[in-house]
Amino acid sequence: MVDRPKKPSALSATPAPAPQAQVNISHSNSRVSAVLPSGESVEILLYGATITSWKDKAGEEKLWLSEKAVMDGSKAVRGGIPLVFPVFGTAPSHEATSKLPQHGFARTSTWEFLGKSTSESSETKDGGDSSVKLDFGLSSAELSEASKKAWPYSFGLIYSVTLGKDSLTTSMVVRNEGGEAWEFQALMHSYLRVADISVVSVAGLESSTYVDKVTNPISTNTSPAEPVTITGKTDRVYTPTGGPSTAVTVSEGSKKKFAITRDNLNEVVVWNPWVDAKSMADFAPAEGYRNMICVEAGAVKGWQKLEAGETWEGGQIISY
Ligand SMILES: O=P(O)(O)OC[C@H]1O[C@H](O)[C@H](O)[C@@H](O)[C@@H]1O
Repeated sequence: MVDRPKKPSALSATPAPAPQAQVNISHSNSRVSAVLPSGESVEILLYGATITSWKDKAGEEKLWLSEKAVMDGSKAVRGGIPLVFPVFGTAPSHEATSKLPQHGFARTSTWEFLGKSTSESSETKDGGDSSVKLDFGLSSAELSEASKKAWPYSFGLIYSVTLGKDSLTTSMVVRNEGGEAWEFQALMHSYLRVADISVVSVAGLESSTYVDKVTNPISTNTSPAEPVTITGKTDRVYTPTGGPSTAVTVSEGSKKKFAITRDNLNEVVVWNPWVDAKSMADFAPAEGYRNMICVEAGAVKGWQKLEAGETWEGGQIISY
């Protein structure tokens, strides 16, 4: 047998494609979920573009969601991260917005999934994704007749949810698509999951002005120099002295659980219903108030005004 001088060498193995983020859209078109190659995940209901789950790579849930949250699109979701727009609470004395229900219509409208993107700068060493951005849209044309009637302005909203390795970024772009100016408020109503509210403290709100919605009448105060602790029903709108770039951190005992940094969102609402949760039909278990704290980044003091064609943007990064 003649030995071939030039044996063909084995074909070098084709490199396996770098792991990509998996984005799934449910069959009923009602929710979108994304999982990073490293295991972190997020789930968003198109109803309200409500984030209903955010898990770290070990599968540990970061958000609190009521066991009785209504998920069929007939009521705002109790838990996760609902969006508040164009009014925070109700505004009976703000003529243009006075007919809207509590927290507006963004959380009770069905949004459109606009698609995903990943940025090259966020690639891992092996070329896989270390973050994925999911975009959702809502415009005046898609509103229910009742909402259109209550707030007859032309707008376009883009809400982006970026899942990273140890963070979740939510940002909103608001555009005035009409020919007249209008005003709005916006807020990201994050329900953060904690193990035991009695040892939770929130730093970054020290020596700041806050509106206390629990006192009767509502009062304006200055917070002490210590972090905020929760020992009863709490509903406060803080304007942190350090401005939006100062992080607000949530700790349990000595362990830092979350850090929230804000962009263009000057206020931070801290809410825990405490035992009042027992009288809320969609709040379960009744003792669940011990396992959650709402730390809500928003632009809710006064109004943001957009002239025809103008755009506003605001957002938050929650990291752990
Ligand atoms: O029951 P909801 O309409 O979802 O509102 C829940 C809470 O949202 C915010 O945190 C407000 O500051 C509270 O006053 C309100 O109770």
